Amino acid sequence: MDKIGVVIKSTSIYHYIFKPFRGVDLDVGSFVATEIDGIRVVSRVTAIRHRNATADPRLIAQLDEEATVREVKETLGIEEALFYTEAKAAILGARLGGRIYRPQKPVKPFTYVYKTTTEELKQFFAPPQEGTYITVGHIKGTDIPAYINAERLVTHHCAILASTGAGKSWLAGVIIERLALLDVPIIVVDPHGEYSAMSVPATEEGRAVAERVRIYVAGKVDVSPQDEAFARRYGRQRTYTRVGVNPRSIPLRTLEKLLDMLYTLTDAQKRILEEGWQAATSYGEKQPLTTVEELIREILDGGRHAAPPGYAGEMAMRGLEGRLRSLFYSSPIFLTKYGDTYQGEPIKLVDPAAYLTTPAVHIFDISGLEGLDQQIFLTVLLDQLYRTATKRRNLATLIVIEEAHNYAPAASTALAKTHIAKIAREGRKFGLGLCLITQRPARLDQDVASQAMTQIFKRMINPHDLKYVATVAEHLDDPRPLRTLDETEAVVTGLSVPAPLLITVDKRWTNHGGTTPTLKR
Ligand SMILES: Nc1ncnc2c1ncn2[C@@H]1O[C@H](COP(=O)(O)OP(=O)(O)OP(=O)(O)O)[C@@H](O)[C@H]1O
Repeated sequence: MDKIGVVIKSTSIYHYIFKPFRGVDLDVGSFVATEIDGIRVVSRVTAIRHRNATADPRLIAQLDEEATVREVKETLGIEEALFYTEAKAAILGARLGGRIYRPQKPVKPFTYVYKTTTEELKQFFAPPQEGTYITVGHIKGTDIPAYINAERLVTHHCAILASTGAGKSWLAGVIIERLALLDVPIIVVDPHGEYSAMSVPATEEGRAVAERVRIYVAGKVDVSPQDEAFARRYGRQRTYTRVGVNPRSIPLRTLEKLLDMLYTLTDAQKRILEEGWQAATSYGEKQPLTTVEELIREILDGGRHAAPPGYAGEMAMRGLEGRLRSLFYSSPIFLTKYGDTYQGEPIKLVDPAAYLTTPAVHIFDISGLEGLDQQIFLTVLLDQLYRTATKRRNLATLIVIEEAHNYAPAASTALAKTHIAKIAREGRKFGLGLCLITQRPARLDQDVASQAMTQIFKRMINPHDLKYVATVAEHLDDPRPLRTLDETEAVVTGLSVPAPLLITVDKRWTNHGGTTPTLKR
């Protein structure tokens, strides 16, 4: 076996420093092996430094002019003679059967460092026998596929964290494509309308994925600009189903919060609403869709007994009636009557049972909605998905949420946050998994983020985000190298991979909707 260096310092059970022998060509990211207690462990080079043994501060203080530097280099000849390279390596572990063993002892100084063979790396990164795996890329610098445990990725939640333009939605698309062919139902919350492009195949495999794509446009909103852009780019019409929300299916707490936030509610109005809402929604799981007027009448009739006596009660009732009417008629996400349409297009009701049981990629284009309407829509969708999932047998389902920091923000409140947090905490029991995508990791609610057992990092530049990542990323020893990743690279860490993987992300099978504009046409 090729000896390529020797350990000179052992800084912890995670890292060591070694001196490569003369003529050995190493790059950051190269794989090497060493021995701990007689077990050969694979490591990855994370840093390379060139040093010169004579370059101490007393000599450096003399390097004021070119002439002096030349003299030092040429006359004394120390540039080459006392030059050396040292490399830092992170220990990945040893493959023992189906598991990766990480020694709990540091490597001893003067242990040899070896070159790894392709066969050895293949075995190291091979998936264990059991489980279902997807590959979303290759181990960087090799053609070894990067296997990710699909069950763990889906049901134990994942997060894709990176700066803008770092290739987040490309990678999310790759993950969705691979899972779609395993018949996993996938629900995508798409605030930029970019995932519709997945309905257009880019390769042969992409055909099967594209056939599974269902696009839904949320609410009574004009999406002709999105449709025109799609037709221009792909030379065909985008086909979608328009969906809306039955006002009767909105959770009481959400309705109360919304009305209070938009118009404020008095205590009396809250009491009437609480009582009235129970009466109006006591139909069980399938709330009938009647007119908004009928719903409001049922709420007021059902809550009347909770109103204060006399004129004050009458005023509270009237105030509540006006507020309910304003909300249900002004927000485009609500159907206001049975058979409601928008510009002649029928609007279907959100159908959580179908999304949870149909192995398809259900893409919700909410790009036509204002921020608050997006929040209401997402709240209702997640609430219905969760409630439906708890009551029936479903296929494990992945819910992909783009711009997750807007819906589950760290410092502020957002309507959808409690529902995201609930699925993050409890969803696993019912087969519901989240894939949270954000360009501002530090702004994502920490409780929610901490439930993502697979964390995928891409290029990250913002110092606040890097600092944040250093504190939360259990499996990432040092987040600084994330600054230098290009948009095709990612670091996958956590429960669904045997060891942190630095990967080159694969090509897409379907089209990628997000484009970075160029200055030239
Ligand atoms: N694996 C890859 N192979 C080739 N090109 C890629 C890859 N990943 C990303 N890209 C390129 O990088 C561009 C930006 O990627 P993407 O749209 O996924 O970034 P993003 O992080 O989602 O951006 P934003 O934050 O703006 O949504 C893409 O348009 C694509 O051209």
